[in-house]
Amino acid sequence: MPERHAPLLALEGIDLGHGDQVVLPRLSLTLRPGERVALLGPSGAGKSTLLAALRARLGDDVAWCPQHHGLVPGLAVYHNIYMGRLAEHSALANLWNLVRPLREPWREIAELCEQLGIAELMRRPVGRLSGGQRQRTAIGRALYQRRRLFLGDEPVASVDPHQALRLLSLIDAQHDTCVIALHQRELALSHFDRVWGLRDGRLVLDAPADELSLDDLDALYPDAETPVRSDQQETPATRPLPCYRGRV
Ligand SMILES: Nc1ncnc2c1ncn2[C@@H]1O[C@H](COP(=O)(O)OP(=O)(O)OP(=O)(O)O)[C@@H](O)[C@H]1O
Repeated sequence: MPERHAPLLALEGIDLGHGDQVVLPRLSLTLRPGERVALLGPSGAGKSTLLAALRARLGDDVAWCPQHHGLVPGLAVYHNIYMGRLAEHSALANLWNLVRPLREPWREIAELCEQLGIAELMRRPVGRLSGGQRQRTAIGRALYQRRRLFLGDEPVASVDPHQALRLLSLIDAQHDTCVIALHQRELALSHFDRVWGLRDGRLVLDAPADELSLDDLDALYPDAETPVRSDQQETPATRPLPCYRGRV
């Protein structure tokens, strides 16, 4: 990424957590405009905590796709996606839309659903969708917000690899910057510009994706490591955790 662009966000030694509980102490990182960042780390490493902090700081520029979707099971796919822009319409329009969908939002959301591969599900209650269909609905709601940045907490966790790529491409087409938590290491290297890796409350990886290997990403996950005996050669799975930083 060109260094000349002013960062969208720079954290310098900030404690992030929940209430009194610090999860990521003294965290420093920079997000630049135009960057696509993959956020990796084992369960409980603090990915959601970091995304929540980014969202709070970046405010209205952010399209947000949360981990547990936050969809309303009793409402149709159309209405759940419409909720992405609820605040832009009057209470009366929103009420009317519940009974009889408004023409323009219906057209826009139908187009979106077509791209997401859920066009035939627009009228179906979310409670009757598969996990992958729900995930696409949640992405649809975030896309419908039409923001500049996309923050996603495992938005492609429940879909197959082809669909994951397709969905990430849709996200890219509409947002110049994104930070997406995911567990698919190959995708992190092939699709993103930068990787942030969290482990043990630290950002231990902050490097361009094209400078990293799968072994580097494996080292983020405790299960990938086994103790090295003195008579053993060091292997990618046993070598010490890397700590790449794009800057000091
Ligand atoms: N609302 C909360 N209040 C207090 N502690 C929390 C809260 N949410 C998460 N935590 C704690 O913060 C730590 C990091 O959790 P977080 O959800 O950020 O991890 P994660 O990397 O997103 O995990 P996963 O991959 O399982 O979603 C965990 O120890 C978790 O128990």
